[in-house]
Amino acid sequence: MSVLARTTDVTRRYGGVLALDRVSIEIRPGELVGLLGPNGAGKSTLINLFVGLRRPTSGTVELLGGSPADPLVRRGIGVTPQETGLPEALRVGEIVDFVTRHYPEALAKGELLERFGLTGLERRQVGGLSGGQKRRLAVALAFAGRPRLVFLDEPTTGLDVEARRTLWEGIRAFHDEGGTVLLTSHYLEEVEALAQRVVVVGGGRVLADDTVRAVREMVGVHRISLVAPVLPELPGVLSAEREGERTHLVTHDPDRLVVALVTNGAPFSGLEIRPTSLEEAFLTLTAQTPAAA
Ligand SMILES: Nc1ncnc2c1ncn2[C@@H]1O[C@H](COP(=O)(O)OP(=O)(O)OP(=O)(O)O)[C@@H](O)[C@H]1O
Repeated sequence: MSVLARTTDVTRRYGGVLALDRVSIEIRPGELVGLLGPNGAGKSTLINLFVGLRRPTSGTVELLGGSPADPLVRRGIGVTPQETGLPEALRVGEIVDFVTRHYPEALAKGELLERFGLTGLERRQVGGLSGGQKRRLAVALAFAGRPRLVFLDEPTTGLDVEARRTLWEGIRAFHDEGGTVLLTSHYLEEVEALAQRVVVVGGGRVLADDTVRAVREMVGVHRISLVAPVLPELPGVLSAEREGERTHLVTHDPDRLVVALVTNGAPFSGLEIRPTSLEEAFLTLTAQTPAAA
């Protein structure tokens, strides 16, 4: 099968809210795809359509050659939603047993726990796990049945750096064996660490579908902030905004901009340069992207 999942011209509305607007994407075997976008972009809606939790208002969704509405088709996927609740009184091992018994060729319990840094916690009640351990368990369960395709909605939100890395290793191990993953994230560095392909969504539209490197160049903008009575003409300014006495400039090339500023000789003070958050980058870029209008 050359495509494991596909949306064709999918639109999804919630009442008056247009969450997805004519989205067409394909997930091919062996890919690890990052779905990246700011809050409210439509990432969870897209995942929910793929896994059969929601239906499109118009357009079609295909999953493993069938429909996401078919429970037999859904047996081939693994899913960790954005928010999960596991029974607090059950032990880790009991939960893993419960899930793995639904699948004919499940991963061995010890291997699953080891992959997600949960070795030694088998007898611990879920209520006694840390937030990070609970999240790792929730993500591990998506892999329990050796799925062909895994959907992870913000798998590492709220995890510290070490827990995040452990989780990345578990996801990578699955991918290295040929597994296919679609994961959503707000973090460019997370997508960069894991994925080869990134689909950027904003305002319910696909703004970019490309290699991680290409998208990094697209959204890798910096914010330069300074106090200057009069600003000269500067190169590469994507947007400029005044806030009190400060001016905020957004650019792909902060070095070139600062060199031009200094060369010009106009007075300025309080220079600050920082990478923009993805959210800011999206706001800047989507404002200039005709497709997002
Ligand atoms: N059940 C719902 N009822 C009404 N509006 C909804 C519902 N679910 C999502 N929306 C709206 O649809 C849009 C897309 O939401 P969605 O949760 O898919 O975005 P997201 O990219 O996953 O956001 P986040 O990063 O915050 O999780 C938002 O405007 C959201 O408010």
